[in-house]
Amino acid sequence: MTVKIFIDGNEGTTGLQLSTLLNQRNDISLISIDPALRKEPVERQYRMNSADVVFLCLPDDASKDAMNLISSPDTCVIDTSSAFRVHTDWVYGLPELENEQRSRIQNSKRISNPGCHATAFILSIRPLVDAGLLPKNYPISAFSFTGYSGGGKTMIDSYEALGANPPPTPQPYALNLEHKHLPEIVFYAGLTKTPVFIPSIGSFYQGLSVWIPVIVEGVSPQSIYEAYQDRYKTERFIRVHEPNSHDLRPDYFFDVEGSNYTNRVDIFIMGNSVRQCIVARIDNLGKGAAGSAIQNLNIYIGAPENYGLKD
Ligand SMILES: NC(=O)C1=CN([C@@H]2O[C@H](COP(=O)(O)OP(=O)(O)OC[C@H]3O[C@@H](n4cnc5c(N)ncnc54)[C@H](OP(=O)(O)O)[C@@H]3O)[C@@H](O)[C@H]2O)C=CC1
Ligand SMILES: CC(=O)N[C@@H](CCC(=O)OP(=O)(O)O)C(=O)O
Repeated sequence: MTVKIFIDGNEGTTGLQLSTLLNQRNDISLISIDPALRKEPVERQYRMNSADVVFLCLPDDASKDAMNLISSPDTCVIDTSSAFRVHTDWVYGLPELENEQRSRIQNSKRISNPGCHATAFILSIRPLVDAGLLPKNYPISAFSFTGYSGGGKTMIDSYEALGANPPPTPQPYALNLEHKHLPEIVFYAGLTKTPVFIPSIGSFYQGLSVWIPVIVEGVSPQSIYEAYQDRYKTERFIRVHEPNSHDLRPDYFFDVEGSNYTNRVDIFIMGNSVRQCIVARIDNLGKGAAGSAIQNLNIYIGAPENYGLKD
C-alpha cells in the first residue's frame, strides 16, 4: 500500500522540491493536478480529502483558505507556511526540539513546518537555555544570511532578472525588527525577550546561516560544545563542530552554502570564555523547507526518518 500524497502549490519553489524528492520513492503515490486547475478550490478539495497526507506549499493566507477545504478526518496536513506555527491545534514539525517532539509529530494530523531562520535559531539557542548556560531573558541580537530562493518564485525572478548585475552586497531586510519567524523563535527557544533579528539576502540561490553573538562571561566555547553534544548526540541531522573550527574555505571566508543539498544543521561555536558567537547553517530549501517536510512525513508514516534525505 502506498501513501497517497497531494502537494498544494506544487508549481512553487518548495512544492517543486518536494515533488522531486517524492517522485523517487516507491512507498508514495502522488496525486496529480492539471497545472491549469491548480488554484481551483473544487479540484484541490477533492484531491486533498482523498489524500493520506497533504503538503501545503502556499503563502500564509492561501494555506488558511486551503484548511477550509479539508474535512476528511484521515487527512494529515503538513503546512510549510508560517500560518500555524504557534497555533495550539498544530504540532511544530521540528523533531530535534525536545524528546517528546517525534511522538507528537507521529500522532498529529496537523504538522507545521518551521521557518528556515527559525530552525537554525531555535536549534542553536534552546539547548543553551535548557542547560542553564544562557538565561531565558538574555537580550539576543542576531543576524542571518540567506540565499534568494528563500523568498520564493517572486524573489527568485527578481534576482535572476538582474542577470550579471546582482546586488554586490547582502541586502538586510525585516528592518522593522518584526520578522515573521520571531513568534516561533521566542516560543520554541524558551525565551522571555524577543530578539533583535536582522536577516539579509545575498546574491546566491540557496543556503542560510544564522549568527548569534552572545557575551556570557565564564562560559567557555568548550562548555557550549558539550551542551550541544549532550543534547544532539543521537541526532543524525545535526552536526556540532569543535569550537573554533569554522569550516573555513581555503580563502578564509565562512561557507554559507556548505550545508546545501542536505537536510543537515551544522552548528559552529566561535570565541573564548568572555564572548562567543554561535552559527547554525542549513540549506533553506533542505532542512529549512522541503527536507524537513519530508523528515516530518517519514516520522508520521513510520518510514525511516532519513528516507530520501542526505545528512
Ligand atoms: N523558499 C523557502 O526557502 C521557504 C519557503 N517556506 C514557505 O513555504 C511556502 C511556499 O513557499 P515557496 O515555495 O518559497 O513560494 P513560491 O512563491 O515559490 O510558491 C508558492 C506557490 O503557491 C501558489 N499559490 C499562491 N497563491 C495560491 C492560491 N491562492 N491557491 C493555490 N496556489 C497558490 C503559487 O502559484 P503560482 O505558481 O501561480 O505563483 C506558487 O506555485 C510559503 O509559505 C513559504 O513562506 C518555508 C521555508 C523556506
Ligand atoms: C529570503 C526570505 O525572504 N526568506 C523568508 C523566509 C523563508 C521561510 O522560512 O519561509 P516562511 O515564510 O515559511 O517562514 C523571510 O525571511 O521571510
